[in-house]
Amino acid sequence: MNAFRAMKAIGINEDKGENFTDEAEVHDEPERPLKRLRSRSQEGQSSQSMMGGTSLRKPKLDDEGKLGANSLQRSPDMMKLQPGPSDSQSTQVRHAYKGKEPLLPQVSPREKRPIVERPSHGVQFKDREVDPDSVLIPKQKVVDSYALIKPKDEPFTDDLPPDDVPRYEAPIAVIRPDSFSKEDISGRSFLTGKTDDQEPPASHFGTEEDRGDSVPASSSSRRANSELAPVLEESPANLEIASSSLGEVKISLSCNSLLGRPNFHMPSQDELLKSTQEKCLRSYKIFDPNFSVMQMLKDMCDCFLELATDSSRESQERLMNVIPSISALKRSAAYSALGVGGVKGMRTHCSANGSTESNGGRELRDPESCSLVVVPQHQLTFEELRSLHDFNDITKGEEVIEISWLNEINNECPPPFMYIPQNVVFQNAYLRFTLSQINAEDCCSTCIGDCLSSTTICVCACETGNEFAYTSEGLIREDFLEECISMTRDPQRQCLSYCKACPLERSKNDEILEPCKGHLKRKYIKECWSKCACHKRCGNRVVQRGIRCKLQVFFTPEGKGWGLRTLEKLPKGTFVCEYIGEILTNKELHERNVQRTRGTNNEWHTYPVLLDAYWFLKGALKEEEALCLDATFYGNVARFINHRCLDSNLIEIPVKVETPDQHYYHLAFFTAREVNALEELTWDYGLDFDDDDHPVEVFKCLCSSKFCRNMKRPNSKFILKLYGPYGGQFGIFTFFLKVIIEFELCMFCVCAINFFMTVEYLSIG
Ligand SMILES: C[S@@+](CC[C@H](N)C(=O)[O-])C[C@H]1O[C@@H](n2cnc3c(N)ncnc32)[C@H](O)[C@@H]1O
Repeated sequence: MNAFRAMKAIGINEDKGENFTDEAEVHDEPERPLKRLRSRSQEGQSSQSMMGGTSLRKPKLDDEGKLGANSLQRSPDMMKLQPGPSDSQSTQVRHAYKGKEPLLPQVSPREKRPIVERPSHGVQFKDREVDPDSVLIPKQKVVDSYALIKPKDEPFTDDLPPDDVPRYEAPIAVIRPDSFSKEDISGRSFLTGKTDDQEPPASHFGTEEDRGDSVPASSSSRRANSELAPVLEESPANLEIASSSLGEVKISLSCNSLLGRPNFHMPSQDELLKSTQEKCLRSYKIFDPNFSVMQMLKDMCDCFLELATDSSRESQERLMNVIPSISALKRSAAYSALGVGGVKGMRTHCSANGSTESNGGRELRDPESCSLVVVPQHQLTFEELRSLHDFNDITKGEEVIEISWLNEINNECPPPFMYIPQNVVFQNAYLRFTLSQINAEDCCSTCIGDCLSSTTICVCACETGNEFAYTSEGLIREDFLEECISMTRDPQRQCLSYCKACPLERSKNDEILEPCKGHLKRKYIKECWSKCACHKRCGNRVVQRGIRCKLQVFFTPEGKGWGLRTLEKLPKGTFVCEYIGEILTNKELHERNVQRTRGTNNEWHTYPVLLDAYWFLKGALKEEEALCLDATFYGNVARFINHRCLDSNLIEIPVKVETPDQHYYHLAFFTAREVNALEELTWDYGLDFDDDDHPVEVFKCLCSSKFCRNMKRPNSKFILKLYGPYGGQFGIFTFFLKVIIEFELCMFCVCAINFFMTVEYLSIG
């Protein structure tokens, strides 16, 4: 039975699945997971477990709807194991009653009995002979074993059991692994099987068809009904769930592989909890909707086994990492760039027999093994875990608002990257935000409150023509916005600047330094900042306050991969988000590009942006001053904004905030027109789709704009060659040239056809 069905069966609301997202927050900050783990553990200690709690009237779920915390904290009790052959027979078995007639007719309450007859090192759970019609049933206040009860045909009475014997509410069902029903079919139902003392046939999880989600058929299932958790040496764990009509649930785990381990020792409950929780954090993307509680419980058995046998070092080798998004990770260039595998770096392990088999990254499922899974070559680090995404908030709490992600098209997850809300220097970029660097005369040190409502012109407005770029509603002023749009899109208004020794050309390290191909000049906004005396909520502080719109990362249906959309209507001139990434020097970017093209995995999804608008201002920019932003590994939601040729609904505008130096600025996206709720947000990357020299492989544009520059025409190459430098650098200009020339070619053809038709007509006439 898979976890989902099992959860349904034990009365867990499916919706609870979303609560797993809370787990993702654990990864937010280094301290949080620890706090969370501790508090969980404490929680667990004070709460009742399903296994041993005093009441089983409701399924014992924690606040988050998870079985994990509570069930985990009781599991050591549940498996009160004592090492040594003699101790193996000491496990208690108690039985629940309902009224005079015991539900477990052949077993007296609180009677201690051996679990299994075999005098081995492990611990085995076994019961006495029972009625063949019995079913497994959990008991209250019973910590050590299963019980067997008669099925429902005998009416329950209202008689109370002895005080110290827990009452059990009308238990009716035992949830078994799916495969168990197969056994039923084959006539070996545990409900009807005979009790015997023979060793059960070897069987283990690996024989299950769906090991990932389903609970493996335990050998106990296949054996006589009196064996509640028979032990098999190759089976590391058995899991069974029993429930009653009232939703009472008991989950029982048995770690069978303890058998034959001479170095077995009893781990403490804390050890077990910590180890299990750590394993979960390492192995699961817990916020994933497919998160399997069953798998988590089975992992707990593994942890127990490892702790009990001091095999933690060995277990590092054998550790299973089942990551729901592993396929997405494998496909990701960012993942391989992080050095955690990629297609090449995956290997498989057989945790049943310790043998390791490399398959180059394919997932294997060996029917003979209890756990064969794909694992990265090393454990996911905390940083890597951070790259997995919470679907309620891809920002992991880094932004003021939450930004969800949604895929209604397929089961892909967003590619892994580290969400950062502010640009971060990668290595060599020169960037110092110091107060002393900022001239006092460039700041409104005498302003009070909101600069926008001041009667005098604030010094911070000087750079934008003595008028603030923002309106009191927080939008960009219409005329300012229109000018920015036309300077970016209109070939007539586009203005190029040329630097003396272009950093782009220099970074190529070619023998001959090519001349600068020109950079688009842009208008910029200057916001008030720390040296300004105005209020933090001053109207001239918009971009620095971060994302305020309701946005969503979604999987586009047109084949563009992930995209960003707004969940609310946005007026024209609204600040949407900043393009955030690593701040690289051009040289660093060039080196990355070389790696990208050389890399085996050439899926590079983001396009770095140059902060080149003011390069022309400095005579010769130092290498560490020619900067760009790369959001491939570190970035914000802007990395999901797809391209649209020319008429995109976003426009990027440079914004100066904390530095007076022109070589660094923020690149902020504002709406270029009113945008409706659920509309995809797009911007024009300025790509030239015909430029074969582009460092990052250009995609086939699916923007569906009527101005799309990626409509392949036979003569486009020719036109590009004709208009060389423009074609290479200025896509928009090239586009218009192409349109004009093609229009002329068309007109020429039409005229020619007309001419020949007329000649023919005249000759006929
Ligand atoms: C900055 S990323 C945008 C997010 C990306 N779609 C993703 O799934 O992560 C740029 C990549 O998105 C895809 N893309 C963006 N705009 C596109 C368009 N108009 N047509 C086709 N693919 C596009 C391309 O694969 C491109 O390499």
